[in-house]
Amino acid sequence: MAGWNENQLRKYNIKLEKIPTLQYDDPKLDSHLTNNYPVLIKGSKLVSRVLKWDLDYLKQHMSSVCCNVIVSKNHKFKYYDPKKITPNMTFKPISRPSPMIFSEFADKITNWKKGDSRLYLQQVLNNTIGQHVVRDFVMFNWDWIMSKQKICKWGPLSSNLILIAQEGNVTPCHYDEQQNMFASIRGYKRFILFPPSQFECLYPHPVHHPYDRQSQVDFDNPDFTKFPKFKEACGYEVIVGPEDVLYIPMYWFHHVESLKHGGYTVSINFWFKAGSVEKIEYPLLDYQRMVIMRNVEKMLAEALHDPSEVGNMLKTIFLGRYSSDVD
Ligand SMILES: O=C(O)CCC(=O)C(=O)O
Ligand SMILES: [Fe+2]
Repeated sequence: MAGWNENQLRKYNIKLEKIPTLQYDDPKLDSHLTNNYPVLIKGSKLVSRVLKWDLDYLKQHMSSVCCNVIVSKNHKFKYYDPKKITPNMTFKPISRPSPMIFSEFADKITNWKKGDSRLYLQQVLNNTIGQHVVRDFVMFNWDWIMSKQKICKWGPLSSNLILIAQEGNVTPCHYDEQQNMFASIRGYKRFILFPPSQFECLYPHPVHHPYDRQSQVDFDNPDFTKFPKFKEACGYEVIVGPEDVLYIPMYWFHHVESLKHGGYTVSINFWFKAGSVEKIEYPLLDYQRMVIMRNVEKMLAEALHDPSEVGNMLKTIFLGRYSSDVD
């Protein structure tokens, strides 16, 4: 029986299909992974030996470790890059980092009451997290995941992020530039994914904006005047529970929510660098188009010495020359 029900899902007006589920030893799995198609993987045992990672256990072993905790005035935790905030910008994020030791985080979410700011711990697993947890880290099913890395010709593992969310927390829609094997340890998370081909429906912020890679569309209250094509967005949905692993292909947009009334969630991701492309083949893949767009934006900002001029120059290139009113 599923450990969740439909009432725990947030309501959005988006067309949704299901992401397929495969057993870890299904012969079809490798073709999903190598073709950049998302898939929910069962039975891999990737994190089976760390299912004991709950708040009590982690508090016992990471109590005084300083952690990256994000605090939000609402349920959304929209990541921003502080290096992209410029002095002439009025940028007021509603969620922001508030580093604290693990025991403080654990106490705050245990004693949380309605009206309080919400918290979300997102900590890179490195050698600051304490010996005990590092020893657990060695017990992941590395043989399995590294065999997938090899088959798919991904680059090296770049990092693992441990994520501890309060029930109802949302990571708004964004994409990452890396391959992601996302493993759930405790609780249920709902993922809504969109392929790179839906770039135009999701309106990511400009590359030089602090919210680079994040959709501008607020799923709770979409502004269809500003973002009309969002009406055409069609997502792929899956619920990820303990011991499940979701493959999130690089450049796929994803929205993530810890189910309402489901208690806190503990999960861990495995980010791999993109593999090197041996031979470019045409037509290009949709994610390769996204890479080109990013590079054009970066190149213009660098040449102009001012990111705020990029939009006007793109308009000058486009309007009346490439726009639809020109033969
Ligand atoms: O689980 C979440 O809230 C966000 C995870 C995510 O965006 C990622 O692993 O890339
Ligand atoms: Fe992500």
